Amino acid sequence: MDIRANISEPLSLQPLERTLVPTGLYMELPEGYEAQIRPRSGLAIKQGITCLNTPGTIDADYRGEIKVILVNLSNEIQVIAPGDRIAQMVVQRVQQVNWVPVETLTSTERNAGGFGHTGKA
Ligand SMILES: O=c1ccn([C@H]2C[C@H](O)[C@@H](COP(=O)(O)OP(=O)(O)OP(=O)(O)O)O2)c(=O)[nH]1
Repeated sequence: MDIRANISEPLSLQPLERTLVPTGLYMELPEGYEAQIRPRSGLAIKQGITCLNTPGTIDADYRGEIKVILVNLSNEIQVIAPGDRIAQMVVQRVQQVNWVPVETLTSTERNAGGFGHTGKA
């Protein structure tokens, strides 16, 4: 679902400036679901604008206005106009987990290797 800027005047973003953009959207999700606010690829490639906290999480118990944190990662001033599509939203089920503290973990081939330990090629 497209998310639009609910603003009355154009909004200018300086390079590296971030701002909270109202959407005018309010919703009530069933328990066990969340919504995710994601950037739009067109905005990213054409204007260097993305969502700073992607994916933004909308909790099921949230009743306030959905807002989008946009950041201008280009090196020029970028303008958002009223009604512009600034992000997109998906709704997903959230897996409920019962966490159990343990002293040890099972071993795997990877074990603690991570962050590129297998190299690039
Ligand atoms: O892009 C976003 C992210 C969050 N929210 C709203 C809905 C969400 O349910 C609430 C809290 O978001 P989050 O859990 O990411 O914020 P937090 O920094 O952990 O704050 P809190 O202590 O309020 O949970 O803010 C938005 O409108 N847009």
